[in-house]
Amino acid sequence: MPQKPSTPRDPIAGPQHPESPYPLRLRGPVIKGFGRGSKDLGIPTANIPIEGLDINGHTDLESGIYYGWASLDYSTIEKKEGSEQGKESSNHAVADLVEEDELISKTMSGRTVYPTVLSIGYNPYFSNPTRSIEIHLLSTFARDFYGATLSLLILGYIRPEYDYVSMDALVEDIREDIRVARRSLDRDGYLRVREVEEAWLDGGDEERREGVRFGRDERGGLVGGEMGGQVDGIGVARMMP
Ligand SMILES: Cc1cc2nc3c(=O)[nH]c(=O)nc-3n(C[C@H](O)[C@H](O)[C@H](O)COP(=O)(O)O)c2cc1C
Ligand SMILES: Nc1ncnc2c1ncn2[C@@H]1O[C@H](COP(=O)(O)OP(=O)(O)O)[C@@H](O)[C@H]1O
Repeated sequence: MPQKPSTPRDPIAGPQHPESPYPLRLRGPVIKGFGRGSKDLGIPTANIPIEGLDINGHTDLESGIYYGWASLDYSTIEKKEGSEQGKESSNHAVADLVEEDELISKTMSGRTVYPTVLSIGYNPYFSNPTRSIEIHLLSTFARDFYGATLSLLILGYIRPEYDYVSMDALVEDIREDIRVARRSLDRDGYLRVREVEEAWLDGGDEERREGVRFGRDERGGLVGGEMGGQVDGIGVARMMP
């Protein structure tokens, strides 16, 4: 597994507009990971089952760090008695990077859409035995949201996964991933996809996807439209709780 190169990192990732195979979509219930994110790193990451990841029939999306948008449906959280409901959560290693600005938006039905950075792979620093998807929402949450349904839109690739000489070095790189994701999403092409994909981020849009195709408008922006059953290079990932 490669170590992090010593060359400076690019401040922004991906082209001006998402290109095929993006956007990739994955939806699933927030499940328990290995319990290291908040405790060891100070960077909580929501895990959802990775099995539904499907890019035009292939499941082998390259391991690495990606950025996109995500939303949460809290209605699927199992109600429990007393104090078990939603333990306090800490994002102390990245709290200073949280900005409650226009990158956090609401859908028509009032659901919050978060800028998001995620890791897909084996977390080489921890040598995980299984492949997982670790999703960090760029916001502060008072409590855990295990059982919520997370709808994810993956829009671009940032870098490969690396091994690190120390946990501090891993945290510092994730902090830079957060900055890169924010800059990368804060571009017209990526803000536009958030609008085009609003139905998906609102928890719906399972069936209509088969008929949606993306094209470019006159300014080169990504737009969606009904195209009579063509999928045309769009990755569709389905994972329902
Ligand atoms: C943006 C981001 C980048 C990451 N990059 C790496 C990496 O390069 N190498 C690595 O071993 N783990 C990486 N991780 C994964 C963390 O190690 C992982 O979130 C941590 O092990 C917590 O896992 P847990 O939530 O399953 O307990 C990254 C996580 C995020 C959110
Ligand atoms: N900003 C955030 N992004 C992702 N998850 C968060 C965030 N803030 C709180 N959480 C909660 O923290 C949980 C992850 O905590 P973590 O310590 O990484 O444990 P594990 O991944 O092992 O479940 C998520 O499932 C979610 O409920």
